[in-house]
Amino acid sequence: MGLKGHESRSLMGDFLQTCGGYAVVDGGFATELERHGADLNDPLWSAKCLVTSPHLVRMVHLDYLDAGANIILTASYQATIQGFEAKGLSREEAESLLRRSVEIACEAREMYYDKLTKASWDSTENGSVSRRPVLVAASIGSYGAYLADGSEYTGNYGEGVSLATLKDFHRRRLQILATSGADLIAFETTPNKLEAKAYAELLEEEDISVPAWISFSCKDADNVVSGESVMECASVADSCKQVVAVGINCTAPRHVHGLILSIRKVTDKPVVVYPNSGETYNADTKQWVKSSGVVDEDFVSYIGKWQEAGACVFGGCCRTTPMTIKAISRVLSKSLPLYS
Ligand code: MET
Ligand SMILES: [Zn+2]
Repeated sequence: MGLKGHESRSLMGDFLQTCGGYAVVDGGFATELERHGADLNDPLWSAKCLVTSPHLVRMVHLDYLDAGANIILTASYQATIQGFEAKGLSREEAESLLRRSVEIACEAREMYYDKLTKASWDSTENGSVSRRPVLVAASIGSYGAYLADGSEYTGNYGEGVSLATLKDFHRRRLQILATSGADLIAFETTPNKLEAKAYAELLEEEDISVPAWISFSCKDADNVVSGESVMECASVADSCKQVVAVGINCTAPRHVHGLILSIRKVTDKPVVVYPNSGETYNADTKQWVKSSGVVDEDFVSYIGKWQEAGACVFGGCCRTTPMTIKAISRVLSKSLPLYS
């Protein structure tokens, strides 16, 4: 039996209230693994580390928790059954790696809590510590992420890809991640309306009881990367009762303010924003390059403005680091909550 709309909505509302009206999501995950020396030049991208270096995955989660994140996203963004099978893994192995991505994030959360308890024993000698709530969000990247051709930044899947194709592609992974112990499902870098529709229909058809957010990759202040209106896309997310927040990720910081205002026109659900560094991904060279002619300064100074515009969950995406998250946490801890 799935959650009723008001139950899942209040889960997010309660969480935000406990956190003081806002929450901090982590920063770039794959790019942080790379900064630690992982070679992700592979169709599995960050999911490769689930096989080769789970300790590194756990360490990056911990770094983000230490930096102040209270929502951490699992390494399953580009982990797909189809992708693992293409590497010669069995279906069972592929499914167990998906579950493992959530377990590793939960282990990091436990380690983080243990560290806090120990630190409090050391300093107060009574060991009592108020646990900052931390949610583990199971990441689901778009179909374009699986294709590993950069199409999560164009939204162009071609004529042959229908709503049914996308639902078939996503169904099993969603079922597994929804029963893996994650608190939340994060559909990330959604590049077009069709894929948002596929998620909304799957959540309902499969009666998924874990709440979800859908966040979009956008090309300017009004449109997702496919060129479709962000308001139309956010409306699809708004109309699904299991969707508890709507957002923007892996998008240049300069578009974020306008995007928040547009999204707020069509939904009262919490708005999540975690932009990238403002660089552009080149799918041929698999490199992040500076966008010509624009300056995207460090976006932390805009967090207050984004909060005023109506967003309440903030973090970073590709090429942001634990330093970014530390700075975001610091700015927010000085601000007054708008969402309660
Ligand atoms: N959570 C994912 C990551 O940081 C999002 C990637 S967007 C291309 O690796
Ligand atoms: Zn990103």
